[in-house]
Amino acid sequence: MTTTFSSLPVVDVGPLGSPSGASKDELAALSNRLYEVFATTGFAYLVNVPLSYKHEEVFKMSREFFALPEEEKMKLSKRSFRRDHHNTYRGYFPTQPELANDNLKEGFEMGPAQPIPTQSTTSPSSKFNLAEPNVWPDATIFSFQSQLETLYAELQTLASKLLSLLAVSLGKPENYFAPYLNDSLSTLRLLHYPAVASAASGSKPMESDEVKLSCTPHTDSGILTLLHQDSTGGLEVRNSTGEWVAAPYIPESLVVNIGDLMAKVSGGRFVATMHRVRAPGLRPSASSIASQNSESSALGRISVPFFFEPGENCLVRSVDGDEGFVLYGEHVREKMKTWVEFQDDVDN
Ligand SMILES: O=C(O)CCC(=O)C(=O)O
Ligand SMILES: [Fe+2]
Repeated sequence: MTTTFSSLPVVDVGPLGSPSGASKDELAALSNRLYEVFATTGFAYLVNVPLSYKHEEVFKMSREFFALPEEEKMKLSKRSFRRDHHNTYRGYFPTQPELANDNLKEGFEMGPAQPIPTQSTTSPSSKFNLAEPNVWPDATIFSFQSQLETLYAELQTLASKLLSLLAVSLGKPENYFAPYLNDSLSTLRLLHYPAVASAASGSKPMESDEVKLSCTPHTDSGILTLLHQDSTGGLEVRNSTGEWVAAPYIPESLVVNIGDLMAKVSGGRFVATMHRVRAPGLRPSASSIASQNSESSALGRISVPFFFEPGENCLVRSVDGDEGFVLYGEHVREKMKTWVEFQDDVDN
């Protein structure tokens, strides 16, 4: 269960990036702290993150991607949008206003840079190849492929360090989650929520029945999410009394949260908390003016979630060992049936 929080906690993960390595005491303190936040809010800001790119660079790469001509982006679209394409899981998805106007977003998803050997899937007849290679725009029109691959690798390393700390906090050895790293299918997703004329600015309170959303309330399905969000505002996290608590922008921070599967793995000790995103308005919000980034709001919101995911054949079970198990690939295929970016695939 979540608690009655009114803001998200902030966790300083500086020791993880220390060139001399974190001390035993620092790691123990961090492990306890992460346990505490994931057992209560399920969400936190991480500050002093060990990543080499600044927010400005991450959002620049994302904006350049979304500024590409529609035709170029559609060349990368998943097969569910262009029947003659081979990519089923990685690539671009356009906005689908006709399906869900409270889920108005376009996105570009990439997996590991090194192709994973084809896995013996749990559903051989499935039309989704979770292990397929990435697709990229032509280098002449988009020059950030290698930077995004580096960002992906750094986020994967950070996620694995966090998982070691979580393992210890759950009474397991620090390498307990090492099997989750084998053929890991983690996803880096660039997201753009276009500005919506009727939406209020992200910082202005609205009555709940008039809130315009661009991402409907959900919990993340997997293990751990590490989110870059720009200064537009709009992310909200639900507390135990049902209130939506704003998660405003904190410069250079990442938002971290627990997914459904990790809540199960933790034996119910960690909580996968419901969250949503308000539609960005056309006018700049107060928070974006304050950060001298008013352009971001006019263009909509950019966020870049990284979903840490195990390999397709990873056996995922509770640390208590008493609730059976699921193969990760089975879990994700089941979840895909509810995701808007796969919704036009009627028979998946
Ligand atoms: O854009 C955001 O801030 C949140 C995105 C999100 O919750 C998701 O993609 O699962
Ligand atoms: Fe989410």
